[in-house]
Amino acid sequence: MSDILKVAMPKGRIYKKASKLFREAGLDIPVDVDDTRKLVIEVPEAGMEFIMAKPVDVPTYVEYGVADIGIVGKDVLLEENRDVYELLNLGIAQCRMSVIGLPDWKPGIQQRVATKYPIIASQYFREQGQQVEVIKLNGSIELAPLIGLADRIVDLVETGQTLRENGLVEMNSILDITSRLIANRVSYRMKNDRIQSLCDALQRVIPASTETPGGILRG
Ligand SMILES: Nc1ncnc2c1ncn2[C@@H]1O[C@H](COP(=O)(O)OP(=O)(O)OP(=O)(O)O)[C@@H](O)[C@H]1O
Ligand SMILES: O=P(O)(O)OC[C@H]1O[C@H](OP(=O)(O)OP(=O)(O)O)[C@H](O)[C@@H]1O
Repeated sequence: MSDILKVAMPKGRIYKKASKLFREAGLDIPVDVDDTRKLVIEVPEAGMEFIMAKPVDVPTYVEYGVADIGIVGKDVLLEENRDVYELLNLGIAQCRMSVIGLPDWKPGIQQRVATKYPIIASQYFREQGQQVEVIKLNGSIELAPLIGLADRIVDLVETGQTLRENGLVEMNSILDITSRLIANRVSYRMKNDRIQSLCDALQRVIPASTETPGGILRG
């Protein structure tokens, strides 16, 4: 196993927040990815390599060990259910997962729910004893009730702006979401000193109110 620590970083909205946290923890990592299309960024002086991944793919790279560690939203971690260790709650990219619908929604005989998270949504409605058909979409989920594809959706809410601008209402909050640091099981043993010192450094800059996962958990 090489000495380089390979880190799967989510491109997009989490990247800037995650890289800021790394820098505050004393790790100099590439800052502005807007200027480059490079997908593997080596930082030899830090003994690290950053893999610029689509957020939903981060747990896959980590499970297969092509990345030793990664940063991923709890939403993706639960939905993908990959065999990885969850090491730290980083407290960034805070939002919640909710059931959402039109203000005049009433339960009908056939209920359809659109979401990017079919596994989490199916489990939630099963636990609620509600029989629904779950339809998987990949983005702009709020469209579904507006154009009649589904009665309700399960999606993320941060500021509530998307809901307000589309005349939708939040009915139930299902889960609180933040980003997590995850590790490959073998890497965690073989590169334990490096991963542990990274966790210690990150923990010093994570807001004190952030709850840490209770030990090493499966995503
Ligand atoms: N509105 C939001 N506020 C805070 N965090 C969010 C919000 N939307 C998503 N997130 C978090 O950021 C993660 C990545 O977001 P998202 O899936 O929208 O990817 P992206 O950055 O837009 O890139 P891509 O669309 O290519 O997947 C989500 O898994 C979730 O944890
Ligand atoms: O409460 P708000 O602050 O409005 O944020 C919530 C929105 O943010 C995310 O969408 P994103 O921007 O990732 O678009 P997408 O769902 O089309 O990928 C999420 O899916 C909501 O639509």
